[in-house]
Amino acid sequence: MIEVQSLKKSFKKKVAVENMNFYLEDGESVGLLGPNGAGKSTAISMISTLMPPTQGSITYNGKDALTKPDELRKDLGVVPQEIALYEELSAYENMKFFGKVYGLSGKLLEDRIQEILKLVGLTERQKEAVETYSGGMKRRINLAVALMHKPKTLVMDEPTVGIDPQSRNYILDMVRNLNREEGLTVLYTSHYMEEVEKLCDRVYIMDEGRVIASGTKEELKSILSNEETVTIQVEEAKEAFADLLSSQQSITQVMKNDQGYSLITSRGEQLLEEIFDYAKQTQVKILSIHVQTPTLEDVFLHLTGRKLRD
Ligand SMILES: Nc1ncnc2c1ncn2[C@@H]1O[C@H](COP(=O)(O)OP(=O)(O)OP(=O)(O)O)[C@@H](O)[C@H]1O
Repeated sequence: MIEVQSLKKSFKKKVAVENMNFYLEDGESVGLLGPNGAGKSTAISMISTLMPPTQGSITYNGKDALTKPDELRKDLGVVPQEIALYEELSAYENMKFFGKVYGLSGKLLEDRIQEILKLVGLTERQKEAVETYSGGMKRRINLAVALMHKPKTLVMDEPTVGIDPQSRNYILDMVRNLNREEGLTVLYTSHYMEEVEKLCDRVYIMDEGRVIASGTKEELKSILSNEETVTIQVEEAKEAFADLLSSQQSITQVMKNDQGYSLITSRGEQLLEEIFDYAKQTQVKILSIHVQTPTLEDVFLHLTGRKLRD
């Protein structure tokens, strides 16, 4: 387990990370979610012992990882935000180079290269120079390199920025499988709410250098348990129907739109029967009804008043 307490990083006057408390248990998949500049890269650089903190402590399996980082480093595979590959070399040559850096050689090295190439779906293109690859393929090789030494924990810094949706899904599915099937521990940073929702069990929401909320996805969403949205599409809107909806105590807001109504409520699905009843009473024909539970994006908006992305 990696444990971090009161972590801080200042660059001259700029405080990039402040008072961060964090843990990562074996086998977990944890996300750092926050907008650009929130401090995610700085935080994971410190947690990976690649950057010394200004203050705070980091332990790995109970031992101080700042003074003795070797054990933690050996168990980590780090995928940086920037592509860190030799562009003129092929995927195979890059992997061979990095495999050797990690101390692999001979048949073990060859087998590992082919195993990982298969995993990232680039067996066919392995002899071609990286510079001829698409952005998504480069990202996959960047990830492959970090997996060469069979790390216990994979740390990824926004590994899907600027790539096509197909490669993005490939990477997400692959990492999710490695976590669920192989027990790989995952620390993932992103400003894409959907990615963190899909991949991570537990989430730290960061903003302006601070963790502003943390917990399982369900715990975070329960912050907004009173804010489910119900969208009702009707054939013809009627004031009497809206009045009945507004009179319902658990509905905090009724908004009219082109197609019908949106309601903010604490009861979501449990309310459906009553909504149909009101429609019947006022002879309103409901064409569709949709209950939307909060997303992590909604949680961020609620906590900061801003969206994750502009
Ligand atoms: N070496 C540095 N010197 C000065 N300021 C820095 C340095 N590295 C990061 N910062 C600042 O610290 C803050 C946090 O940056 P960081 O890169 O950790 O954020 P991030 O959440 O990872 O965002 P991004 O996705 O844009 O990388 C930013 O305001 C950034 O400008």
